[in-house]
Amino acid sequence: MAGTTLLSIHTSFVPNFPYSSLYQRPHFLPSLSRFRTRCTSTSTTSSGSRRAPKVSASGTIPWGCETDSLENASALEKWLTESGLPQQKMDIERVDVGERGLVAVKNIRKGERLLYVPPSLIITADSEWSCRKAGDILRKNSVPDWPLIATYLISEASFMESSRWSRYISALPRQPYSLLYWTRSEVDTYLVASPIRDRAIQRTNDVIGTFNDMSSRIFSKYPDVFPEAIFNLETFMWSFGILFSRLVRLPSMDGKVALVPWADMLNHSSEVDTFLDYDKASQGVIFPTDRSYDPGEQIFISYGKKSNGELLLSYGFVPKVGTNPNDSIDFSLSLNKKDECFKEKIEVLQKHGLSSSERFPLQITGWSSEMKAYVYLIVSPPNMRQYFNEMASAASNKTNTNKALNYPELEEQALQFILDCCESNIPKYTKFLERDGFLDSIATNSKSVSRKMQLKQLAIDLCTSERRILFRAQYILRRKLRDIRSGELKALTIFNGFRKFFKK
Ligand SMILES: C[S@@+](CC[C@H](N)C(=O)[O-])C[C@H]1O[C@@H](n2cnc3c(N)ncnc32)[C@H](O)[C@@H]1O
Repeated sequence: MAGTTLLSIHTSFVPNFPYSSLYQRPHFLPSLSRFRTRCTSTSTTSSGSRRAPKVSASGTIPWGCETDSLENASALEKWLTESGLPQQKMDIERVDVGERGLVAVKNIRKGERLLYVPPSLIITADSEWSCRKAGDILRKNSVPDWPLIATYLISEASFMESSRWSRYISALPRQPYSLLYWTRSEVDTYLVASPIRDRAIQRTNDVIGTFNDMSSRIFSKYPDVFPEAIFNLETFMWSFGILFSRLVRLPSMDGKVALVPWADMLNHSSEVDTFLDYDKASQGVIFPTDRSYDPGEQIFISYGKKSNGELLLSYGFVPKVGTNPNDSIDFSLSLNKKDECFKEKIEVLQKHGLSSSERFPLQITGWSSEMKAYVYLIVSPPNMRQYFNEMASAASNKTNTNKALNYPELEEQALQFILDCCESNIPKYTKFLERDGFLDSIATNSKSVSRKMQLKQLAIDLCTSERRILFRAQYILRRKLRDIRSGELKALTIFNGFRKFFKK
């Protein structure tokens, strides 16, 4: 959520993910129901630590609340204040953007620091467990922070009122808005045109893989501590959905990842440039405002410089088309298998950690020098082989110079290649956006219609913004190519003029 916070978590999430998925299963379909698990007695061991909750026939773990209800949010606010959160200039309210959000109750100056959430009120991998044994087992097994905090959240939720986090957990969304909550068929139907589809599938597989791994290595070995009725794929999905949409990395706390109650009620705006961080001087999580606010105005932070697709993936929303200056689309590029230098090119790419097929972000403002270097390599003829290494190195961003590569002799071909790729992608979007009536064929009841309407709208917003980037790139490329070609034509005309002149 906060700068270099969720952004860095999410972008680095999959590569760093310790249990990368070997499980190419169909998507898990959350039932969206409450989990009828029973967690009544919490007994105390001789060491004073509480045992795992006993499963009995009574009690229903609420797993958060509906986000349009403010009741639990107000109870959270009251508990935080009683637990040491200083007086705030913001209040939780129902808002137009993001359902619930923090709204100024007093004038707030630009540059003012807000929040001051003390470390005792944040959840990290070091937090104390209601069931100490569960925490000890996970740490003994060196479970990394993400799955550890996911399990912690489930464990604390199962303790209900006897967990110190019960007010916080009760105010969390029962169904976090992330693509983890889309079924495989929804992902396939609505994201058919977008490269986000593959990332959504990959992410869900990673979470399933992590759960399977935790389950076979740990949960199944300690069924008393991690009963299946509570620690299962469904609760894991909920918990990971919460982490994807709320966990922050705090650079000044050695990059620790944390859930920060209260701060995680702030919604995102691509137009603000302020992030959460730990402030060593005041010993609290704060953010400095980058503008002034009048009472009644919603206060936003930045969840990082993310594209609309990345925001949909983790947070389940898409900003209005044209409002996100960081918007980009994952642009797929591949070497041509018929290229006579195919093998040589693959070798240099591999040397620099790249492969014959790569994705680069294409932004509304253009493309990166890495992408351009990769394209140069793709279009290079054999007589440019002495530059292959330089190109692959620049494509991998490992070159020490900041200078973008420039090969005038390849420029036209490189631009034409990018243009061809744009033009081959655009029809997929157009087909999706212009296909009407497909909603009627899959909606069966009014509840599913409204869910389908919501998902379809998100997909339409995403595809419209991604196609807009492609249209813009197409326009720029066509203009550049026209300039190159008219320049060449002019040079040729002058050259022919000279030739005729000297022939006389
Ligand atoms: C960190 S929480 C913010 C608090 C949240 N609104 C709540 O009521 O719990 C992130 C979630 O807020 C919502 N959200 C944040 N910024 C938004 C925005 N600009 N537009 C729509 N929804 C937003 C999304 O549902 C996202 O998953």
